[in-house]
Amino acid sequence: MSSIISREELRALPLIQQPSYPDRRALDRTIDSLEKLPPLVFAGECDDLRLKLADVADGKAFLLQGGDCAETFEAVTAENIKRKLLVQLSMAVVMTYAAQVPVVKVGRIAGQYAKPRSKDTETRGDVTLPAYRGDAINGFDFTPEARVHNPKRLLDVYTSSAATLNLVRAFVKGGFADLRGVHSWNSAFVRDSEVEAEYEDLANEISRALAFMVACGVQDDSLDTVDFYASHEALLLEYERALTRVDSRSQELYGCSGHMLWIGERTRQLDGAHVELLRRVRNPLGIKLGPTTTPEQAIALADRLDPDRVPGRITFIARMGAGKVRDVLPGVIAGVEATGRKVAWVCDPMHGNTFEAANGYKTRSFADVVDEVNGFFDVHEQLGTWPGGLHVELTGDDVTECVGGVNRLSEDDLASRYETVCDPRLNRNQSLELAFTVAKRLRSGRLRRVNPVQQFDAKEL
Ligand SMILES: O=C[C@H](O)[C@H](O)COP(=O)(O)O
Ligand SMILES: C=C(OP(=O)(O)O)C(=O)O
Repeated sequence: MSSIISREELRALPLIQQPSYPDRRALDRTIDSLEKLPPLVFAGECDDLRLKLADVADGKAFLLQGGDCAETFEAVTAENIKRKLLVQLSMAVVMTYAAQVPVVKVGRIAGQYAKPRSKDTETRGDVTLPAYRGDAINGFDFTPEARVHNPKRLLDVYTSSAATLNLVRAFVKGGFADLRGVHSWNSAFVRDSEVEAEYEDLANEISRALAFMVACGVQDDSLDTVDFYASHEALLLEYERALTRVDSRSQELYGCSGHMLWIGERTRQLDGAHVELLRRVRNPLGIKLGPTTTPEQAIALADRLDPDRVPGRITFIARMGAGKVRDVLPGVIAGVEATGRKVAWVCDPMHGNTFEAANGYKTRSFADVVDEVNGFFDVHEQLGTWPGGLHVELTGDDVTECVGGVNRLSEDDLASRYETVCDPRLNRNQSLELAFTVAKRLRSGRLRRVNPVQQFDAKEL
C-alpha cells in the first residue's frame, strides 16, 4: 500500500513545468487549507470509471474524453457548463447509435486549469512577461500584476471545480441527459449546416426507436441518466498532493481532484515527480504519448505506473500528429501488446497538429485532425487492436479557432470568435462532424466482427 508523499519529499523531486511562487509561505498556507477541504470526487466513482475503461481496453467500449484546452474561472457559469455537456452528449449519442458501442463519457472539466508551456515568457512588442500558465497559476491579462504566480489561485481551482462538478452531477442525474431529449440537445443552436441536419436525422431515428421500445412495453429507467466523469492533467504537484486522500474502505490512496488524471507529454519522465506522485494513487490514469515515444518508454511507463496490471488503470493517449501517427504508433502498440498488458488506446488528434496561421493565430486544421483520427483507426485495423477512444479539445460554442470543417472556416475567419486562452478547440459543428467520422470508422471496422446486439447496453447511451 502506498503512502502520501510529504511536502518535503515532493519538493526534493525533479520538478518541471511548476509555478515559481514569490511567497513560499503563502503557498504553504494555501496547501494547509486544501489539505483540510473535502475530496472533490469519491474513490468509488474513480473505481467505476476504471472498470469502464477496462471495457475500453478490452474492445467492448469507446472513450470520449473532451473539453476545453484550459478552463477559466470566469467561464464557470450554468450556461457554459450546460453547453459543454450538450456537445459531448450529442457526440456520444452519435457514436453510440451509429456504431452501437457503449461510449464512456469523460470531460476535460472541473480541474483543467493549469497548462504546461513551451516557453516561460511571452513577448509582445518590447514587453516580456511570464507566460500565462492557466488560471490556476496566473492571470491571462498581459500585465505584470496578472502574470505573477499566485498560490491563492489554487483555492479558486478547488471552488470552481466543486461548483462545476456539482452542476454536472445534477444535470446528468437529474433528467437533463434523458435520451428522450436527444432532439433538444442541439435545439438551442441555429441549424445552419449539413452536420446539424445529419444530427437531426439521427435524433429522429433514435426517437422512433425509443417509441418502438415503449410500444413494445419496454420502459427502461436507465435512459434517464448518464455517467459523466471529470478529468484533467495532473500538472500542479502541490495541488494534486494536497487533494490526495486515503479511501476509508480500502485504505488505498486516491487523487481526489478528479476521477481520471493524466500525465502530459512534457512531464512523463520515468523518474520525474509526476510519475512518482501518480504511481501512488489508484485512479485511472491517462498518459500522453507524443511522436518521439519509443515502445520501450511506453512499456516502462506502464510498468512503473501499473505494476500489478490492474484492468482499466492505463489509458495511452497518442498525440503524434497526422504526419507521424501511421509511422510511430504501430511500433508502440505492438511493443506494449507483446508484453501481454491490456491498455486503452486513445487518439488525441489535436496536440500534434498545431500551427501558427499567417495572421499569428495558433490554430489547427480540421482536415489534419480527421487525418490523424483516420491514421489511428488504420493502424489499429492493421494490427487487429481496438481503437479505444478519442481525446479532443472542444467547446459547445460556435468559436472560430480551428480552420476547416463543415463551415469551411478560413484563417481570415479566426479573428471573429477566437476565445481560447491557450490552444484552439473544435467548435460545436466541427465536434459533431468528428463524431460522425469516428462513428463511421467504428461501424465499418471492428464492429463487423462482433454482434452489435450483444454490445448494446441502454445504460451507456
Ligand atoms: O495544451 C497544451 C500545451 O499547454 C500547449 O500546447 C502549450 O502551448 P505553447 O507551445 O504555446 O506553450
Ligand atoms: C498539454 C496537453 O497535451 P500534451 O501533454 O499532449 O501536450 C493537454 O492535453 O492539455
